[in-house]
Amino acid sequence: MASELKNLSVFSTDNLPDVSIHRFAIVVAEWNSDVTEALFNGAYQTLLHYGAKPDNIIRGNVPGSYELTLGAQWFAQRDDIDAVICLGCVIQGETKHNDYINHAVAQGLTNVSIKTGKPVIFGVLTPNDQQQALDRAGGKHGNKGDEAAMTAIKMLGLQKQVYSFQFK
Ligand SMILES: Nc1c(NC[C@H](O)[C@H](O)[C@H](O)CO)[nH]c(=O)[nH]c1=O
Ligand SMILES: CC(=O)[C@@H](O)COP(=O)(O)O
Repeated sequence: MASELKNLSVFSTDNLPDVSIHRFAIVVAEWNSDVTEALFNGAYQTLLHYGAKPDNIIRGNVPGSYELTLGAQWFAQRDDIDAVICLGCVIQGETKHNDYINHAVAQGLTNVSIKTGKPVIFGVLTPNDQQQALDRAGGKHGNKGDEAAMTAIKMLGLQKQVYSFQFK
């Protein structure tokens, strides 16, 4: 469903886990920082709103979205990090460079999540232009950072459900 039809900051909040016990890393790409800072603020405030403790949230910056994968891995392989939220904005340029970045990061973050067994959230905007980015970083389509934070929370809830489930 396109963002035109689903606001990124509107989501169900039923049956959320106790967020206060979890520790989060937020990795932020510096490219298009006007957008990524808005994504970070959305993610950070969403985590706090649903119960995360400020001392349980660590932020790390990377130069560009391509580096989100390694930054995510460094955090995700730590025993004291429960989930990693990755934030970036890759705006289509004149060449195919954005395609290579986007595919590398999407696959890379998936690999990190599978390898570590931890939620590693793809909070990367891949807009055609600056306005589409702004629309999804607190604009008319909501904030991708909000969505990314809530995704991390829900995946931690599923993880708890899966590992506490016992057949009768
Ligand atoms: N053009 C964008 C980039 N480019 C930089 C790459 O992400 C990477 O840092 C570089 O290729 C060196 O490895 N990054 C973004 O996050 N957004 C862009 O629009
Ligand atoms: C993907 C980007 O916006 C940046 O790497 C510049 O891209 P391009 O050289 O294709 O304009």
